Amino acid sequence: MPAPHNRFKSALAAGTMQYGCWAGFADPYATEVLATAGFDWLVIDGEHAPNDLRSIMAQLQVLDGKYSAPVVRLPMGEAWLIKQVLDAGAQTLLIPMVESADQARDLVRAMRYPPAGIRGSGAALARASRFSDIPDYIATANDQMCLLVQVETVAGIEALEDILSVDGVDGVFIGPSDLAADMGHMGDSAQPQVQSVIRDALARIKASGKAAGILALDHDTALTYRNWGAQFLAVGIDVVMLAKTARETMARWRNE
Ligand SMILES: O=C(O)C(=O)C[C@H](O)[C@@H](O)CO
Repeated sequence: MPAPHNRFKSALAAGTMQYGCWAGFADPYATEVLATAGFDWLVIDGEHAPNDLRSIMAQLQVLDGKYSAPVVRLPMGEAWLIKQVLDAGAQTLLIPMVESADQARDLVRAMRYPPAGIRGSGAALARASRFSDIPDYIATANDQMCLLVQVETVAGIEALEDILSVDGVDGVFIGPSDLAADMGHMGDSAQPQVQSVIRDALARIKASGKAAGILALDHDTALTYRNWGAQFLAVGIDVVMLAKTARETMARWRNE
């Protein structure tokens, strides 16, 4: 029996549009609720949500067998963190602040067992191998690994072609907020110069044959990014959805 098939990786390779949502409550119950909505992918955010290895694993557990594919975002692309979260069962990683091909190559190697990489061989006691219930896990796991790198700085945009040339990078996510900040437009990704860079980057990613990704909470902006070539398109953040609806509800009653 091989490592579990990574549906999301296959969908990206097939060029299928994938709509996603951020899971930011760092809580399996909330992520389980989100999984009933039918999103193609859900980001278990270890960068900006209060997640740790245990909470990430708990969310991987509730998403087991669900349609929505888990995408785990780590705070940074550290090999020891990657080792731990892959052993916990993650197969798709979103790594922020990637600015060079060398960095991307290191991430590819950290996600793969030797000789293709440096992933430590601890599958025997790992959830990923179903605690050795998948005898062929080590031999088949590499093929199911999906690496999405975030390009979200001026330096990353300048290195985009080199990053796209790295085998093992399945997709490139443009981080609009951090890119805008690094371009001197903190909090304003709608700024024309930023939009121009995003449009060019999405087109170049798509032209390379890799999957282009981005996040947009505004519907019209998300449609624009889809038209510009975004294939894995995040269209919501659960925390923002709840906060916005709660405030609107109270505001309505406050004025009744
Ligand atoms: O730079 C960005 O934009 C992203 O990487 C997405 C954000 O981190 C996401 O958490 C929404 O703010």
